[in-house]
Amino acid sequence: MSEGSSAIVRLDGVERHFGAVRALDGVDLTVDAGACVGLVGHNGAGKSTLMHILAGSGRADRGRITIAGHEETAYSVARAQKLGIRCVFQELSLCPNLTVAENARITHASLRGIGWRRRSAALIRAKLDEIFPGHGIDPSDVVGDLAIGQRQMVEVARAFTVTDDPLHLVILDEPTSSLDAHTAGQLLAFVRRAVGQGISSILISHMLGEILSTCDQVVVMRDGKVVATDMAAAFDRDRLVATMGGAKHRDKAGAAARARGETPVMVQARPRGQAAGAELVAHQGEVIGLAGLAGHGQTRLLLDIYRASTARRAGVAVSAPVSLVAGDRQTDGIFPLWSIAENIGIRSLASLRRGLLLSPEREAALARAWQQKIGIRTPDLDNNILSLSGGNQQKVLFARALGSDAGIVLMDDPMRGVDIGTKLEVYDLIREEARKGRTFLWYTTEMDELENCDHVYVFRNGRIVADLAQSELTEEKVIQSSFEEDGPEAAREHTR
Ligand SMILES: Nc1ncnc2c1ncn2[C@@H]1O[C@H](COP(=O)(O)OP(=O)(O)OP(=O)(O)O)[C@@H](O)[C@H]1O
Repeated sequence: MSEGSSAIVRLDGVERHFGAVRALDGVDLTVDAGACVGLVGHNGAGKSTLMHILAGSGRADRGRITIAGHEETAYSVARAQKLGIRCVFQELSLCPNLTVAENARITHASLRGIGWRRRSAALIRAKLDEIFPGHGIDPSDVVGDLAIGQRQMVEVARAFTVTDDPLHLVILDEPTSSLDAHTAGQLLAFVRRAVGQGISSILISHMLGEILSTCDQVVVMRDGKVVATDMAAAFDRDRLVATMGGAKHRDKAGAAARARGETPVMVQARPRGQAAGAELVAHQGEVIGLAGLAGHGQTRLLLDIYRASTARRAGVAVSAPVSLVAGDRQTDGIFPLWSIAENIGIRSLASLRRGLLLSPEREAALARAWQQKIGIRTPDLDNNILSLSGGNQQKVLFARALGSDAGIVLMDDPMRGVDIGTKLEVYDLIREEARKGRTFLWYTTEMDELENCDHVYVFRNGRIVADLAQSELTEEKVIQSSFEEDGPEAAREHTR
């Protein structure tokens, strides 16, 4: 990257340690005005830590930060905001008990005095309309009532909203991980438009396709260091994966096509509001995909099935213990005060017991086994769960579900934030466990992941609208049924 006067940001020799973990080990990074820089690396490579430092919300132990040619010595979030640097982090920062308009005001202090609420509402609505046409969000909606994808849209719109402070650089840390393909496309197209107007972006993503198609330059991190910086055009997927040091590129596993109905039915579930007829059926040993636009009733049906395992529920029948891998790990998944090992073991208490008490040795052994199996990066499994990077926290949720004795595993778009190498390993693991007789119900917003499924149900407006065997599955069919008839209106009726 050039080091000329057009650099908005320069980081030199940035270091950051967390106890024994060297999260950043002398990182240099330059972002030019009007450049879109893709930042990739395995889970725990140091990407979020670096971005926290750039956004002023994390401090560097060593190194220099230069913004628009001036070295910053007392850098902070407020200073970053003044200098036009914004960030959308993985851990969404909206206040759940405030409305969308009230949240917009938090980062735009100039929205004050009489009528601030109206002005704030107008600003955020205009930005949402510009980035995500047909978003279905009202500025008076309470954020806690919104689906995770909608919260992500508000967070993005707020970051791009301009009031008194300038806007030069927006850091987007896995912004599409909770968006469906349609909404993700809207966001990436907007990022390109913003870049065209001179606003720089740093895009962090594990979806390498979107990095290659959206960014001008790509920076690859590995183990706290930048290991490659080049024009996006100089990379392809295989070179990126190899540079990240992840798993070698493998052909997609793909589920072996086989006839349904050879094994017992483990789950039968009719979505609420679905007329008689269509229902989801899962046979033992099947991997069943739930597809469609985000927030169209997939999560709700998974939660209904989860609850039906302990209490009777009309229209839902399950015939084995159930575990759930939550997609929204912040609110539904992790126990934030507990250690990594405790978070893994909580679904396996019966097998971890010795007499009446829990055995710490058995708990530690279970956690160690899973640490090795899916590569949870930590020096100590007794550390607090929040010490893990986002993707590694998600791996813990997998370990919890797969390490339990549940015959039915429900997965609520669980691969968000998981790096490509681990994803491929987890896909293999799911297929292997399915062969052993476990049944998986897998809601995913990633088309590629549906190829691991034996059978796919497409959802729209809370109902099943298509029922596809693996042999008839195509992206076109999924998209068509996601939008059919009610067109863009479908995207507005989020039913979660
Ligand atoms: N608050 C913290 N306490 C202890 N260790 C931390 C803390 N924050 C980050 N780390 C460690 O620093 C390293 C880098 O984490 P970071 O979140 O920057 O990775 P990342 O590249 O963003 O990963 P991911 O793709 O999973 O989001 C990891 O080993 C992580 O466990």
